[in-house]
Amino acid sequence: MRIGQGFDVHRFADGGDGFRLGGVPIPYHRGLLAHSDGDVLLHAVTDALLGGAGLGDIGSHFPDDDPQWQDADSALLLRRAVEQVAGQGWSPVNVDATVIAQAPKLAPYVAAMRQATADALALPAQAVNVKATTSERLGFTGRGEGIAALAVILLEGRPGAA
Ligand SMILES: Nc1ccn([C@@H]2O[C@H](COP(=O)(O)O)[C@@H](O)[C@H]2O)c(=O)n1
Ligand SMILES: C[C@@]1(CO)OP(=O)(O)OP(=O)(O)OC[C@H]1O
Repeated sequence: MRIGQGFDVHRFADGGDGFRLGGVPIPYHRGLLAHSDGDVLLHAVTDALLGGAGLGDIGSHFPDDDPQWQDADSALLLRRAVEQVAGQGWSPVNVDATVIAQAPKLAPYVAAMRQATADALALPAQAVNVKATTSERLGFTGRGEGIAALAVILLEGRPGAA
């Protein structure tokens, strides 16, 4: 068994019509700035997955100066990371993730985020838990400057077994 953890932040744009989180479109009056689709939750999960397998981080696999990943679907990046981790003999068991956002209210989207994140990991939805919290108006998330996400993942398998 191995454990991995991931953390990511993306800054809000001045305008826009929403953003993606956990593979789900979230309507809002602002988007998130990023090279890819800016899915901060899937980026944290991808980093946790790669970290648990000892495979570095999302930026080393999908550089943010590579036009190939411009506006990329982060679910695709996560699926690619699952393949790379499987190549080392590891597969995900469960994920627990927290999104830190003062707004918008995310509770209505949590079930869909769970399902979409689980789909990208080839796991049942019950193996993925997504939580949302504000930071009580403190710090950059509390001021509404951006969104942060944290994730931990458990991996099972044997290194070099695949
Ligand atoms: N963007 C968010 C933040 C929080 N929630 C939900 O509200 C609950 C209370 O949040 P606190 O930060 O006051 O602890 C939290 O447990 C979430 O269920 C949300 O939906 N969207
Ligand atoms: C996903 C990648 C690649 O498009 O870009 P961003 O969307 O900017 O995301 P970030 O979490 O800053 O870094 C990983 C990048 O390599």
